[in-house]
Amino acid sequence: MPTSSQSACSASKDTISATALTEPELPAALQARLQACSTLPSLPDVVMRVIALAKAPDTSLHELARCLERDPALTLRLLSLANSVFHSQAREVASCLEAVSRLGIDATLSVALGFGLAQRRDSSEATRLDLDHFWQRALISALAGHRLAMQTGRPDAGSVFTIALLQDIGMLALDTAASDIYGDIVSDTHDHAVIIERERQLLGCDHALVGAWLAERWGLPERLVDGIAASHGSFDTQPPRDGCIIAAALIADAWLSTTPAHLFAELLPSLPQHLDLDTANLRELITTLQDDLPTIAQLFEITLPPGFDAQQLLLEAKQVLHAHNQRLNAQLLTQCQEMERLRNHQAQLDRRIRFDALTGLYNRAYLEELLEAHFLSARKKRTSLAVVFIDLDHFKRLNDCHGHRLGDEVLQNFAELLRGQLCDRVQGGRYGGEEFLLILPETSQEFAVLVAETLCRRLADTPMAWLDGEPVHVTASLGIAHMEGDDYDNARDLIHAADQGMYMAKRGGRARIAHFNPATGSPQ
Ligand SMILES: Nc1nc2c(ncn2[C@@H]2O[C@H](COP(=O)(O)OP(=O)(O)OP(=O)(O)O)[C@@H](O)[C@H]2O)c(=O)[nH]1
Repeated sequence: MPTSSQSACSASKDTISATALTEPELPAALQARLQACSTLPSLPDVVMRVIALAKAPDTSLHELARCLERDPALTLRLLSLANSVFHSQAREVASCLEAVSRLGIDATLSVALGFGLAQRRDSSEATRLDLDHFWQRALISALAGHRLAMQTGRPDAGSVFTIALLQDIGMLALDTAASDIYGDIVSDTHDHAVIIERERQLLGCDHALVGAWLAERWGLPERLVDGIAASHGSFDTQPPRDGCIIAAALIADAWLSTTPAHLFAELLPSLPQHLDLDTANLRELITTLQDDLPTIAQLFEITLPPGFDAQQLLLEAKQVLHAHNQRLNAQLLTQCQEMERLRNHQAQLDRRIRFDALTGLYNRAYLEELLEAHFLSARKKRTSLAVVFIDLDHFKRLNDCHGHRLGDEVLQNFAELLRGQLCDRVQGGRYGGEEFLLILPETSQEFAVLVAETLCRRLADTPMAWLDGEPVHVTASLGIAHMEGDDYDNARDLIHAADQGMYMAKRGGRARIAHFNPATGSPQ
């Protein structure tokens, strides 16, 4: 149930979802809600003053320290931080000025902001957001981001700490200004990716934009506002996002997850790739975080996050990664085998489409396709083209007398004979039944006749089967059609002419060659 102040902020659920945008912009209805909300996370006056001073270019550390000293609790925390986590030098600092000098403006600002915000936990009993988890994530992110920035030699480690610490403040704002919707978004999960997805669906944008809006309202420096707005990118987002902040949030999620080894396993390949950090660097980072967390947890009054044996954790992560890679390799192998199977299947289909099953020669469909291509090319280049139509003689009789088996054998042996004559200049195949076709591109009529005569001679010399030790000879009737210029309108007419020639050879007594003359429609 929303509190009375929360219901004042909750204008209408429908207004927000109706204007849900896919653009990375704060939807107008949501912005109106945020603006109308009187209980947004706010900062104590002293923190607001620190922000203003941190933004001014000529602020001295003295001024900053004087301002902070007005809040003794904050000063105490700064002293505690300066003497522990980041700056464990031998000499203890004792004054606010010394603490600020040691921490620098950025880290001072972070502590002031973080502390100012963390205090608000007391006043939000109605929230369904797990605030302890929220602050654990924010602080682990901040510490990890800071360390990563140091390890990668960045000069702005303080800014990285602040951005990482504040990257989710939009969640606090949404938890207040849209509490009627937000409870459902966060109540059953800590998975940040799920929360972001739900926010985008139900509110039209994610909390990074809301956080940036709030940070701008507080007057935080632009680089921090922009950093918060861009905090939800991935390593591969374009334009490239701040790798330290992305990695820091992933480390925090892995740290707080119920299966840390699995999430750290995901980080093992990406850290070397995107931040040039190896496993040893990650182990060092985890160990340092382990050391830093108790102080920070105490400072921000949160439950201490779980601890790990860095060595053991990374060993488990490596095992998980290894198992994952093995699964991927197995999947890859299966996919490769499947692709090979499909390729073979495709090759078989291609063969069936192009080749005749009995003889292995090109089939009719492919011969017609081939001739069509040669015909068009001959017309275009104005070259000649010849077709030889071959029909084995008295094949029915052969089948009837000696059976289809012998008939098949003869067809196969004839195909073999024909194959011996095929080359680039003489292409051919089985046109159907006991009919065969030769295509002779860019050829003279004399050459076509020579090819046909050679074939007949070889056929006469070669038995096409053996029966009871006796050779079985067959003859063939051949028709030649020769195209020179515009003699024929299309490839089909050319085949038809060669077929006509073949019938003339049959009528002339078989076992002979006839040349069809398109002008007279008779043999030449
Ligand atoms: N064994 C076998 N016979 C086939 C095949 N395809 C067609 N035939 C036969 O070939 C014969 C062709 O007979 P026809 O068209 O009458 O021709 P033909 O007997 O050769 O007579 P002519 O062409 O006039 O010399 C038919 O009996 C078909 O059954 C095949 O793949 N195998």
